[in-house]
Amino acid sequence: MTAQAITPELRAWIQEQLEAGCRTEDVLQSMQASGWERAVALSALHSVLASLDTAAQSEDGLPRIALEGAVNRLVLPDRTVDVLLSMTLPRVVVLGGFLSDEECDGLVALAASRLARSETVVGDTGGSEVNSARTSEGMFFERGETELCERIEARIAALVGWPVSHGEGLQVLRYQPGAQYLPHHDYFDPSQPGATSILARGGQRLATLVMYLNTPEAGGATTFPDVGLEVAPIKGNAVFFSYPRPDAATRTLHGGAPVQAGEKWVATKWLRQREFR
Ligand SMILES: O=C(O)CCC(=O)C(=O)O
Ligand SMILES: [Fe+2]
Repeated sequence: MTAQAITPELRAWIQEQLEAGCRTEDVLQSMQASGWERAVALSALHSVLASLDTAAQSEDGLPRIALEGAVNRLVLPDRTVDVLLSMTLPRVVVLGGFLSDEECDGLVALAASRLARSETVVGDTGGSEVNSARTSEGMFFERGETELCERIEARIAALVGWPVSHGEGLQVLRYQPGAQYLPHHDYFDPSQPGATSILARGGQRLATLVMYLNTPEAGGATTFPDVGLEVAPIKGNAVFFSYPRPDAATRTLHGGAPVQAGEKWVATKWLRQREFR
């Protein structure tokens, strides 16, 4: 019997199945059922998975933090920031001292009187509604709404090399004890009917920066369950993550763990493909 070769058609078919959300075991089984030898099927699967991983790590054309030269501190035009952690898949960078204490307090003071129960996007319509997966309260600033917003937005643009115009307005969230945000992706699911109207305002989200405005007494980490990473919410620090495609292979599933004592305040900046309006 001659050895079977991995054909481009087989690779394309595997990629399609995986992108449609089929589990690897099921893909392997269907390949075997249609006559592929197990070893060939496995090696084809592995090679497609590896190329999907490479694609998921790509930072081409994305907001990105330039860490070349193994820098430990990033010198931005108006502030020097510590690099505390960096990871490739998911692409995550944790920063120390991104905001000053005064900037954190200033955002909290401006946002406090404008909080309302947080809503999440409804896939069918593109509207939003209250959802038990998200028990925080929140508000959005307009882009450039105050001098403080403007200063922070300019710092973020310098950090990630992405224009201020492509960012959504800052969102501030407050979590009280017990409040949490269950794991989710920040990109919009393009297959949902409501996606069209959301994507019309600047395209996909490509990256997120969550800034911690206080340090809760206990709990409230930002978790990345795909890789078992937990980022402690420390006042002034921030976590950045990016996702080249609206695809779980980016491993950017993340959530806000329940706050156990005290409150948790964060500001989130989402970066879009194009100008956001
Ligand atoms: O509160 C957190 O740690 C995460 C917030 C978040 O995921 C979001 O605002 O999309
Ligand atoms: Fe999120």
